[in-house]
Amino acid sequence: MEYSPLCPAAHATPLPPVRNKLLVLCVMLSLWAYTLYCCIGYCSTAPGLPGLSADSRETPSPRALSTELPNGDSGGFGEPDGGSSNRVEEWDEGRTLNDSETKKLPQAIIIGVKKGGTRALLEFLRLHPDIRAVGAEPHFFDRNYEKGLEWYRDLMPKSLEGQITMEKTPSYFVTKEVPGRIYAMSKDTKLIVVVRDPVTRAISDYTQTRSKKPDIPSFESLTFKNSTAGLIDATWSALQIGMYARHLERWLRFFPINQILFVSGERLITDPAGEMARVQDFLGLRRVVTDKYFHFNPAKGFPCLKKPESNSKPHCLGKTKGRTHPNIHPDVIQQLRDFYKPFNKKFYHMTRQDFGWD
Ligand SMILES: Nc1ncnc2c1ncn2[C@@H]1O[C@H](COP(=O)(O)OS(=O)(=O)O)[C@@H](OP(=O)(O)O)[C@H]1O
Repeated sequence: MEYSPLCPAAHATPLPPVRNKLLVLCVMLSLWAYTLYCCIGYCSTAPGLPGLSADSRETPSPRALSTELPNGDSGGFGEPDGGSSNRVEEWDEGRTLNDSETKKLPQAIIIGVKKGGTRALLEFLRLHPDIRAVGAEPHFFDRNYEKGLEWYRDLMPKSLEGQITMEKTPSYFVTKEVPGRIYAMSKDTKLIVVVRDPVTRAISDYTQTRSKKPDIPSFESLTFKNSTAGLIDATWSALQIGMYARHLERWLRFFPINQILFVSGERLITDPAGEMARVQDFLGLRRVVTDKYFHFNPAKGFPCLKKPESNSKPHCLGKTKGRTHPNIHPDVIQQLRDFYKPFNKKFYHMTRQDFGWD
């Protein structure tokens, strides 16, 4: 028997009855201490508490670590900002990992536009078994490029051969360096842009900024350089983003138009299954995400997600999606419509799609 620091008498032989009892007590005490140690999670070899699997003790991946997402964006349905739904999924990932799963650079990216409906599209796509997508916005090609492709790859979830890795960062569409950088990663990257009426998009953008900085000037005053002359301030980012044709020109220097899919932000709300059919076709996927997955919530005014053939409550996007917009003076709206008309016309021509904004 080895010397035990807890039980100094344990090595002595032969043992008188009192020492015997002391020894038994020491052994029991040690066993009890060890069990407690294991139960609180420090023991790696013994089983933990019933119901707490070894997987659930794995270190979460970078995605799970980000709870506050850029842009005040939501990381998942039903949670205000990067809520627990993401983290639950991380644990699921832990359970299903196997040797044939590896982290891959994205083969498809949702590149824009801000406030177009990019979160909804990504969440809809994540229902597809052949899509693995990072929930948070990596902002690799605009803000984190110097961190390198291995940093970027490491953000991605593990995927099986044949599954498509995806991410969404809406600011890519309007950042001039991004097309060349994505091309340098892979000229075959499939690109998806969710576009929305640029006037409504600008108001949505303004509404988001105002939700964080309530003291900003009115939408009307930010719209004009000179309101009496009716001179629109095209340098205001909320307005600049909506000049889609200009931004698209930069992408077309690197990618053919048929490598870019333009999703209508409006139809993503009124006919999510129809837009999802187009997206799945574009990505070469089976049409798995169909109308069975959508339930229109009249109170929210948006489609929410449901499990087909299930009575469970549909999950809607968090409250940062579908904010109430301020009322903007109709004259200002009209002036913005006139401002965007030539840009929209050109955009319809370039994409061979009429989005019906005019
Ligand atoms: N299903 C569903 N549920 C909720 N919201 C939906 C949905 N589909 C599209 N939208 C519209 O998405 C708008 C937000 O766009 P983004 O997700 O691209 O915003 S962000 O750029 O990531 O901040 C958001 O804009 P606002 O209505 O202005 O908040 C919505 O109109």
